[in-house]
Amino acid sequence: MWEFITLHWKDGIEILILAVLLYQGYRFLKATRGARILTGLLTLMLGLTLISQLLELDVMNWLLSHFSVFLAVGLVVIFQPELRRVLAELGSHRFFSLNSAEAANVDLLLETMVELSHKRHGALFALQRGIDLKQFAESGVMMDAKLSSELIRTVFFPKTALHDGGMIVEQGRIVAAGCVFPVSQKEMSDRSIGLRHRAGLGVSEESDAVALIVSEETGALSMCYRGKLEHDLELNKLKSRLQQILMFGDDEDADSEEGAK
Ligand SMILES: Nc1ncnc2c1ncn2[C@@H]1O[C@H](COP(=O)(O)OP(=O)(O)OP(=O)(O)O)[C@@H](O)[C@H]1O
Repeated sequence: MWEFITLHWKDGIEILILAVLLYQGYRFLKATRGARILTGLLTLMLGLTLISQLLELDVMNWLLSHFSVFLAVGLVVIFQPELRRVLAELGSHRFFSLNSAEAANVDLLLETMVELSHKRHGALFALQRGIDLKQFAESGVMMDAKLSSELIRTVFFPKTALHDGGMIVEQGRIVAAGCVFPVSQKEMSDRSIGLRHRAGLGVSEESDAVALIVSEETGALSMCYRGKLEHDLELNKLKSRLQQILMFGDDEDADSEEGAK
């Protein structure tokens, strides 16, 4: 037994590292739009490899072994938004607690969302983190204003010039409002989820931003992060999820749109 351990402890470490990497990769990718492409590609590659090995198809074998290089490059291209997000998160990892200014901004935002919800005024926010949302800010009106409840409520007041679209918030400043975010193409079982929620989901798929949504129709408060919609959250749950994400990046496996209340 001891001999076995001394001979194979390195293999054990290797297996452990690979298992952790594969599991983290799976967790990271399963919610992204590229996951299906990856599953399709891997199934195709495995199927072809199996057939060509069984039937000893030399040309096919050769092609497959060389194709893996192109596959690797292809994967980098397919997962470019996700990779960008991971790298940005690695660069901006913060620990332990929000500072008092950040905590005050979160409170202000959530209190304002509750007020909007009571009035059934729809709203969409993207909280910018590591990745610059400039491209989306430019689709709206640049504001560069201090975050305040009054200003938010004015912007999202129905029929005003800026109420359509999303607001980008960064470190206590309103960067821009009336912004067009990318609309997620993700399949959702809940047909009542419309464009505002899809736009929140979209911006969270393409960046590390946290999107917050107030539903005009129901007043429900929702959050999107890393391409997952947590729909109709209670205020306390929303607050703790938001703090968790802003502090640690992530976290627990969030429930998907199907479930979260
Ligand atoms: N690409 C987009 N980027 C930002 N905001 C958008 C985008 N598309 C739609 N919206 C906003 O969503 C509003 C329409 O929301 P819609 O009713 O379709 O969505 P919903 O998810 O059902 O939300 P609600 O529950 O508030 O009705 C638009 O008036 C606009 O303000």
